[in-house]
Amino acid sequence: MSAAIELTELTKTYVSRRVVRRGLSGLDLTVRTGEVFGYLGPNGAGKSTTIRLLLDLIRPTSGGIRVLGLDPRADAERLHRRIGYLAGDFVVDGRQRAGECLAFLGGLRGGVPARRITELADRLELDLGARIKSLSKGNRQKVGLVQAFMHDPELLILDEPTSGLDPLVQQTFSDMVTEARAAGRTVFMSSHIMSEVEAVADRVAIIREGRLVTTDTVAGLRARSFLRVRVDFAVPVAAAEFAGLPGVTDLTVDGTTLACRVDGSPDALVKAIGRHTVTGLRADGQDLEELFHAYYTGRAA
Ligand SMILES: Nc1ncnc2c1ncn2[C@@H]1O[C@H](COP(=O)(O)OP(=O)(O)OP(=O)(O)O)[C@@H](O)[C@H]1O
Repeated sequence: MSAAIELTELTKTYVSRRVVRRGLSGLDLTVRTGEVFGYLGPNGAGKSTTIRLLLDLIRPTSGGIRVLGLDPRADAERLHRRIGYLAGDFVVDGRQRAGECLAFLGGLRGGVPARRITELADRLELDLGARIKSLSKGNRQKVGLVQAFMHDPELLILDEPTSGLDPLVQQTFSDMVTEARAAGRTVFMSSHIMSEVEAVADRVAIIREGRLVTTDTVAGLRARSFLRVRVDFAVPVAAAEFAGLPGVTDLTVDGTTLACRVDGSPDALVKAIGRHTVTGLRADGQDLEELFHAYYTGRAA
């Protein structure tokens, strides 16, 4: 399948008041056509920098960018018609009513049926008659979502789309993303919260300090997590019996108590434990959020 987004050795350096800041360093990334791609990283990681580069709102210091097979700079006009973009700092004229603003933006995209705008606004429970400046942050975000989705673009590029949305609206947003994928669209969305993209993303990339830390499927990331196991036996056991079992590390045996870490399947350990009388068992899983935090802080293996 062809790539919707292809970044090669992408570097962006900001220079302000003679201070050089590295926004992105040698980023290689491919987003396939038809996938939902979660782009994750802590504050200042370079997510918005990447997205602004995709839209040609800023220019790279070096490296290559292809979006829908085109050059964001040379083919900007053609590309913008095929993309739905929600900026992290989505701002529009606050004096306008939400409906007027969306009709205007629809016109700029070559015309969007009023019915389509109403349908999306109803789903998100957005009052089209309200003036934008009177709307809460979450409701303003809904205006941003409607304008990104309304022309049914091939590629949705969404910078922190769930910011300010309550859980019910987040669910509606997730449904809209899932439907867009079912219709063959590609979605590239940034977030700094794993749980927000976990449910909808096919693959995720984690960036930190402008560099790609890892790219994987959500299931693949989950498989990298591990268990901490503690077992109490009726009688003392020998460490040698458990050392070297597949996936078992950090093993300590203190009389009748065994503690260890298990990566991957716990099957071999469970079978070894089962040869003895067990009086207590505790297994704590590292969830995806913890694994993600380890990547954020650079402590992941
Ligand atoms: N216009 C700018 N001038 C100077 N430095 C900038 C500029 N924009 C971004 N940076 C720097 O580039 C780095 C990446 O910033 P970026 O906004 O892309 O991160 P982010 O992952 O989107 O963060 P957040 O989640 O806080 O929005 C940061 O160190 C930031 O200070």
